[in-house]
Amino acid sequence: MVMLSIRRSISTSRRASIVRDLVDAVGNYCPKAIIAIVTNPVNSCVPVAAEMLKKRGVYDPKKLFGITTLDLIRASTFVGELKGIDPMMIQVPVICGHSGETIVPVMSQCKPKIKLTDSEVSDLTKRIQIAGTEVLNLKAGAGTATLAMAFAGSRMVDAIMRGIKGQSNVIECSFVEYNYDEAPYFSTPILLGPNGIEKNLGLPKLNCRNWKRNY
Ligand SMILES: NC(=O)C1=CN([C@@H]2O[C@H](COP(=O)(O)OP(=O)(O)OC[C@H]3O[C@@H](n4cnc5c(N)ncnc54)[C@H](O)[C@@H]3O)[C@@H](O)[C@H]2O)C=CC1
Ligand SMILES: O=C([O-])CC(=O)C(=O)O
Repeated sequence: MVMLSIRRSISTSRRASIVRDLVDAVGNYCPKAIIAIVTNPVNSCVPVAAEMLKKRGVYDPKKLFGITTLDLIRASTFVGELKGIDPMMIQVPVICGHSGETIVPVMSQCKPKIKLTDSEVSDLTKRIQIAGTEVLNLKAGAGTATLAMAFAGSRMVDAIMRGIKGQSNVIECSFVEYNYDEAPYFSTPILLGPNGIEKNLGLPKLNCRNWKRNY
């Protein structure tokens, strides 16, 4: 398992090139590794990593993940805060990607079912989409949501490990190869297993609000 973490102040192209070189080394020395990428922009670093692994002939789409777990944690937390429910008891699928409007919480598929008005859905969605930037601004150059990301990373790694150990029904959303429409990589709910992705569970049921990009 390799988790890459590179300073945000480095330019995007420099970060992508560092990810490229690190993933190339992993492909060379540990070609069967499961790779989970935290480094932003996740939406671009995952495809870059895939291309490097393909070049080495060791790419396995079941073993490359972009970590979007923090979006799921934020969704549960904000819904929980609004409705006075323990966030640990709430699951909201968050699909698509990990930046701005590509972060798509599917509130209609929240478990348990929670009644939300249109304006609550709209406000929650915006809050989840800008949460990372909100933290960046508050920390004023001192980094990202480090502690929350540590929690998110450990949840995702724990889920992957439970899958490897053969535990059944381990599901997390993650940014992986999916080929939805014209997007070759997409975050969807994933069933994890001994080889990484056991099954991509595909898009959750979407409603008109999702399609209208209001979510
Ligand atoms: N996927 C997600 O939900 C999240 C992603 N992030 C991303 O995680 C990354 C790290 O963020 P922070 O921990 O706040 O940054 P940070 O600046 O606190 O830590 C970055 C670490 O990377 C190391 N590093 C720098 N250059 C390196 C290189 N060439 N090779 C190997 N390691 C190198 C540094 O020594 C440092 O320990 C950023 O890209 C950030 O955007 C952060 C929060 C959430
Ligand atoms: O933008 C960043 O580097 C931080 C980030 O991804 C988040 O907090 O979700």
